[in-house]
Amino acid sequence: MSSKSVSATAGSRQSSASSTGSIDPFSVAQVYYGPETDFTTHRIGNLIRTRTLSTVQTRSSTNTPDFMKSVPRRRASQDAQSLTPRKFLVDVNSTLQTLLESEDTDGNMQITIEDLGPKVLQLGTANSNGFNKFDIRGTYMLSNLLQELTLAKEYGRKSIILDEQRLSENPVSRLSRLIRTQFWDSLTRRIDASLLEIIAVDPKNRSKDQSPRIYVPPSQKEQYEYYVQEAAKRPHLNLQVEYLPESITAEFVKSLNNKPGLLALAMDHVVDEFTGQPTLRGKPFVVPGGRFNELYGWDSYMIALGLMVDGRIDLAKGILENFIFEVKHYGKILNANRSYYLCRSQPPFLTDLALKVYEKTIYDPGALELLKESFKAAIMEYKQVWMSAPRLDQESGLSCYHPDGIGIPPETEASHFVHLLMPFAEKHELPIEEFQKQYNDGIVKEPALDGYFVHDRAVRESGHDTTYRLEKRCANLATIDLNSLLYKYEVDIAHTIRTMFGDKLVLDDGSVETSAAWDRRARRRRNLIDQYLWDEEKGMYFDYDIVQKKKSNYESATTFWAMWAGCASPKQAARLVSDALPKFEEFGGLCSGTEKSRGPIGLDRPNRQWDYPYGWAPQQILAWVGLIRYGYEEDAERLVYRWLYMITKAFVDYNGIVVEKYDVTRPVDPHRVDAEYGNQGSDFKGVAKEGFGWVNASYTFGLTLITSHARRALGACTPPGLFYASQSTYV
Ligand SMILES: OC[C@H]1O[C@H](O[C@H]2O[C@H](CO)[C@@H](O)[C@H](O)[C@H]2O)[C@H](O)[C@@H](O)[C@@H]1O
Ligand SMILES: [Ca+2]
Repeated sequence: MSSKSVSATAGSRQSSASSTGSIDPFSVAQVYYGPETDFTTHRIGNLIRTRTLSTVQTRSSTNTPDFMKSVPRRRASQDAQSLTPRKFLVDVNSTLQTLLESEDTDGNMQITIEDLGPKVLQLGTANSNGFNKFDIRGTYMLSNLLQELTLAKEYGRKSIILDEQRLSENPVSRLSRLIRTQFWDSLTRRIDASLLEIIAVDPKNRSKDQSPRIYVPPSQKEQYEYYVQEAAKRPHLNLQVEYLPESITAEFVKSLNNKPGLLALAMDHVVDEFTGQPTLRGKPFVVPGGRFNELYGWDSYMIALGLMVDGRIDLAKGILENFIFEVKHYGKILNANRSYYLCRSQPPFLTDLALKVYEKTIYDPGALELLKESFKAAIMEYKQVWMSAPRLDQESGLSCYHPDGIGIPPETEASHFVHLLMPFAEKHELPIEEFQKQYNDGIVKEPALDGYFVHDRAVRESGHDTTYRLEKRCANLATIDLNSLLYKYEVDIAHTIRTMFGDKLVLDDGSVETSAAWDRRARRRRNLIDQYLWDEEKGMYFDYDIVQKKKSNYESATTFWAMWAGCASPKQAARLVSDALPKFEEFGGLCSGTEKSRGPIGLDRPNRQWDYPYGWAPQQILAWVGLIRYGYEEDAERLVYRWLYMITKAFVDYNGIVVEKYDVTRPVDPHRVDAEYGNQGSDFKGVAKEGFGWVNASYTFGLTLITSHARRALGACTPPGLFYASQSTYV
């Protein structure tokens, strides 16, 4: 742990007020609507006098705000021809009210293409003291106005000078700016005094005990004492701090279902800048958003890709360090750091993350040491989690998702298992809640349900919760996803030991790892993947059922993970592009699976969120990278364009929305997903402030993969069909 002094909060580094006193029209909200721009407060010496808008309307040169002094004063009539970007003088509350009354006709506090208002509202220009009016037209500008006014109000502003540029900003620039300057900060957490109130919140906690709770590994005495002290300083929080036992069993994890809590993560020793005393500070990480307010496994890898594009290496590094802590203290990279996830992991990406963070921090002190720690953790994880019982299938040599656990996963939505459990509750003549309790406590035995939940937990470990691909069989499937990722671990570990550590990596128990053994493991797995998972006739990979001893026939977009990991031959890659890709390519990018594989949907067989017609950011990202790796740049760019177009269009037409997943077959309202727990990120009033972690990342990362021409077309919301038709005329 390093010793640093506590620095300012992440958000405060983003000031955009220039030295000339003018304000950048694209500053972050806290600056744009902060005290510096508040022309209703007039500073005389150390005194601040508050002014009302009516005073400002008859402004004299002495009360002109600094940033307005740079705008030449004109006669009112000159507003119309002015080349200077227009600014509006806006009374926040009354404009907000008028805007919502006339434009939010369905009353959901968002202005979208579904609202039936006049789609025009007049604002007075600042140059004319509000006398000259200009029309703000169309859903996009009006919804941007709603977003800006909502923010201004939250920052306590009664009146503002608003740049027209902020309302008409190119949507690609606006969304990527918001992700870079606002969404990442809104999603950043650390488990320490600075954010206890926020990180302790768990919308998934359905137990009676709603007290926030932190569980600390038994070796982390300093952390335990730190949290106890911080809890004492905040009695209103009623924060409970508890040690975990040395050995974590499925029984123990189940026993925490009635008192769920956060699992402690990595901390630094720092000096408190106010008291000068040594203290602890949580290493930062980024949460997915919505109901997912904790550090996730594979979400974090995807998020880190976006963070690195946006220059937030500190956060990507924090994620990596927290992963290492999890492997050391919880034995695995957790599904997420809440008590009910203690037995469960998620798709593994540690080696790739470590290499990417190393590339970005190569000249930093400690970078090589962090790389070494990461690879030691990856080796431990590989052996203890993925290549041990019950996840390793000894017979095939392949691995499956197969976590331990007892009973019904408590973090799911209340209604999630009702359909499944009702017949059992009726059979035992128990109300459903009582049946669940008795089943979890082992009072009522139902072996059929035990089997169901083995697979259900495995589905959740796979990250693909839920899909008909994996239901009732996941723990029996050696998936192409997991085995591709493990192949990547083997290749990365071999290469890194050879090139970075002189072909000798000494682990904490004194054993020595060399590249040759890892090269052999990689070669072996590639052969096994070819033998068990590759289907030569269909030209794609399928999961292998280790019990039925045959391939599954469900067509899944995870087939492209083999390209991401590099375990497909050039010939196999060509088949994947020619034979598989057309099955998954939809209007908005890659679909998780094919419609044929999903099968018919109805009241008794509801939609699953990881099936057709839904598309997810990680599926897109891995396929893009895989295609590029094998030289299929054009296909990759087309898929990127489709995905980014869909996100941009929903952002423009639906009040700045960015959600967890999309229906890639719906050109108009792809954010509308009516499966399982709905769509995280859609439930906001006025303004969306965090987007959704891996979608934010896919946007930022995707933009690095397309040409500037494509980016311009995207900014103009040119549909993929039109864009590629226009391109082909030049070929
Ligand atoms: O609460 C239900 C399930 O929620 C998580 O799964 C979904 O969200 C995760 C966070 O964005 C994501 O990693 C996963 O792929 C999604 O399906 C959680 O991971 C599950 O364990 C949980 O049961
Ligand atoms: Ca509306």
